[in-house]
Amino acid sequence: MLQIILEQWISNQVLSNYQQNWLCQDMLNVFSDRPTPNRLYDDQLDRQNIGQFLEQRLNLLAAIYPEFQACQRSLGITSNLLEPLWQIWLPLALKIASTRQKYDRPLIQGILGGQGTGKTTLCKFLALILKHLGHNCLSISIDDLYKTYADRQQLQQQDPRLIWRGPPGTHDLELGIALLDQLRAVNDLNPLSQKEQYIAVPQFDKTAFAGAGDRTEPLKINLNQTPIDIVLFEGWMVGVWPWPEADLAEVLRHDPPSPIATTADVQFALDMNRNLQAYLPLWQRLDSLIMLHLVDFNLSKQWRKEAEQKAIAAGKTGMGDREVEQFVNYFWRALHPDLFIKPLAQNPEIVDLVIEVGANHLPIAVY
Ligand SMILES: Nc1ncnc2c1ncn2[C@@H]1O[C@H](COP(=O)(O)OP(=O)(O)O)[C@@H](O)[C@H]1O
Ligand SMILES: O=C(O)[C@H](O)COP(=O)(O)O
Repeated sequence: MLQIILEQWISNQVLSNYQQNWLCQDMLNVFSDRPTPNRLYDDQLDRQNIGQFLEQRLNLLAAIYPEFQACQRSLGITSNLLEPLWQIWLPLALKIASTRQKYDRPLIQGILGGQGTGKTTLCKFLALILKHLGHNCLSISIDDLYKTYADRQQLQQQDPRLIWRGPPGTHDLELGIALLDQLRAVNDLNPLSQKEQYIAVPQFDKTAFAGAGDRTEPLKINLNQTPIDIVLFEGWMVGVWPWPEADLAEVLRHDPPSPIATTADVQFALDMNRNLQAYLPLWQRLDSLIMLHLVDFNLSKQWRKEAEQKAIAAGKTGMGDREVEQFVNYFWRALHPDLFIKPLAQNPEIVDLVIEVGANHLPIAVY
């Protein structure tokens, strides 16, 4: 039903009163079969003025849909995304825009999700909708903060276990903190200043050095032309907290999740947990954290493989399936999703909103 009504609306057909009422009911009942209410509407849905609320959202949908479809096509996603756009991404963008109003400076919105869970895609969709709502978004990834290739070569001398980028310790935290501080201070820039004001956003090319990756020229943004007011900061470990060491040691001694198998693996996990402590100042600069929660985190490995296959098919360099397997296992040995990510779905002190993602890549619940 929802699909039919929305299709009708975006092809410029008038909706009947029955259809409009149905949409209102649907908004009030989205995911009502779930034990938890849909938190996306909490602060937006004005039950007294639901007709007006519906009209605004329908107009927004119509305004963004052509661009959304183009974006979807450019990402090579062929499935019909009208329903999740209506039910999840539109209200999520509106929620972020409303959170932005609480600050007199750019909002730093963290987005946490395992490798391949759809963080980059989500940021593209959100930035597009937020642009229509009058916001200039900057999407950055924790991957952009990796240490340079040369610095990681040096790091490997100190700790030969850090064979690839990824685990805590392989990021340039000072660079990240300085970047977020600069972004948070954008509103303090002197509006009367005659001088053009720029921000340099670090960029990381994962294809450099045969896939090891290296930092490239930063992206220079002219803040006078593009005053950034929302930062989407995504990453596989964004906002992830370290365990108390003794507790982690206990779990790893008795019940280590695969692929943590050997004593050396346990030691690696303990050391990476310790390295994670240094990331807390970065997380303290997040204003809010959304989590993409894959109920079956093994899917993330499969999707990461598919993403690499897509890159190869598009003529870019990418990893083969076996390489992805080893690469993802390395990440899991460092910060295992079962231990470090999954529990955050139940931790409202750290995560503000959880979006459960199902096997077809699409959101299945929000809480
Ligand atoms: N909503 C979606 N529908 C279909 N495919 C998706 C969706 N979101 C992501 N994907 C696909 O999943 C893979 C990983 O997505 P991506 O956004 O790159 O994840 P991440 O940034 O978390 O690594 C890509 O191949 C992407 O096209
Ligand atoms: O390539 C990497 O450095 C990691 O896999 C993180 O990538 P993703 O979270 O974007 O998949």
